[in-house]
Amino acid sequence: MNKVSSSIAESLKVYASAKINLHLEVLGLRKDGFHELAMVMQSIDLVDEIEITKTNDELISLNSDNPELDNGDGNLIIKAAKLIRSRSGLRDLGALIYLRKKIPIGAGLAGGSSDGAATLVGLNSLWGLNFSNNQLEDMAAELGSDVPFCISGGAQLCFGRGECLEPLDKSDPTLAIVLVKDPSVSVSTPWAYSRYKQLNESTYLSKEIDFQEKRMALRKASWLRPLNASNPPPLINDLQEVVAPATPAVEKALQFLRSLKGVLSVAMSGSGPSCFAIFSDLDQARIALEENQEELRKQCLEGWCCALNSKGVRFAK
Ligand SMILES: C[C@](O)(CO)[C@H](O)COP(=O)(O)OP(=O)(O)OC[C@H]1O[C@@H](n2ccc(N)nc2=O)[C@H](O)[C@@H]1O
Ligand SMILES: Nc1ncnc2c1ncn2[C@@H]1O[C@H](COP(=O)(O)OP(=O)(O)OP(=O)(O)O)[C@@H](O)[C@H]1O
Repeated sequence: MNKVSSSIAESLKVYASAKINLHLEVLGLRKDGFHELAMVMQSIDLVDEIEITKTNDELISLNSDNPELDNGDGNLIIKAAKLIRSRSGLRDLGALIYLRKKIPIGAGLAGGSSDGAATLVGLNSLWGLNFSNNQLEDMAAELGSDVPFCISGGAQLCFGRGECLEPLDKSDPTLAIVLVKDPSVSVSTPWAYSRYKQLNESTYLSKEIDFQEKRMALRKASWLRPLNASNPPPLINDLQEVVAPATPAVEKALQFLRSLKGVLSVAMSGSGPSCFAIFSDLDQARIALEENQEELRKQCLEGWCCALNSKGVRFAK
């Protein structure tokens, strides 16, 4: 009998939610070279599935249903698994991981970040490590700026480089979105920030007191509490002003979404190229997308209708 199969003990399944940015304001540059941000992120019901089986043979391996993905050390799932194991000090721990990829890659939806977050949460439970949520969020911040949010998800204010979190109302919002993306296009996040810097550095804020003022203004925004259709999010994304003009697929997606019946507001998510439109509920979003399937195909766009999720990582029942 081989070593791996003899050591299998238990498994579990976790869901990793994609996110959209309901607000993304670039405030300035930080000493670590990252940008200081004021954001509102929101989890959506577009999820990757991650199945993890515990072993005790030191091997951490990943397979997935997406042949485009690197299953090795470049994958955030492997990075997350190795990070939490090294923090545990238990070198014998192993895991066989299988990813069913539903979140488009390089889309501004934090798919990789959310997979990393789900791996931390899943292995913390499966390996019985008992790290607290705060400890998991600290590890998550080492993996990437979006990863801490993805752990608890829902709707949160995100400051700093994205890792300073202030959760908003946990109740399920009735708002829903139509999300569209040209499947042949992705945008590099480092490129988006460096282009933004090139064009806007002269207007960057630099004093902590000015950052504080911007954070306070966002905390007080009337559209935040609660998220609702009568006062929908205005959807500001500073990166959109540099990504859209350089990316015809973004302009095309925004134009498609603006033409939908019943749409409340429209924006790009993160560094793009995914764009989304807000609707008052899932039925309205479904009808708008269904009525425009032909146009969607003509424009070579992929589309999804998604509810807003009040959680990030979830265990399968
Ligand atoms: C665009 C967003 O998705 C919005 O939520 C995030 O800001 C990006 O988060 P992420 O993909 O987790 O980004 P990271 O992997 O931490 O950083 C990728 C690169 O983006 C730039 N970056 C990222 C976050 C930030 N606050 N400032 C930056 O300038 C840096 O060049 C960095 O090297
Ligand atoms: N598990 C993963 N799933 C998807 N991409 C991954 C994963 N692990 C590493 N990556 C790499 O991360 C890069 C960005 O992928 P991802 O899908 O997370 O982009 P994104 O949605 O634009 O992220 P963000 O919104 O956080 O900037 C890709 O180049 C991809 O190869």
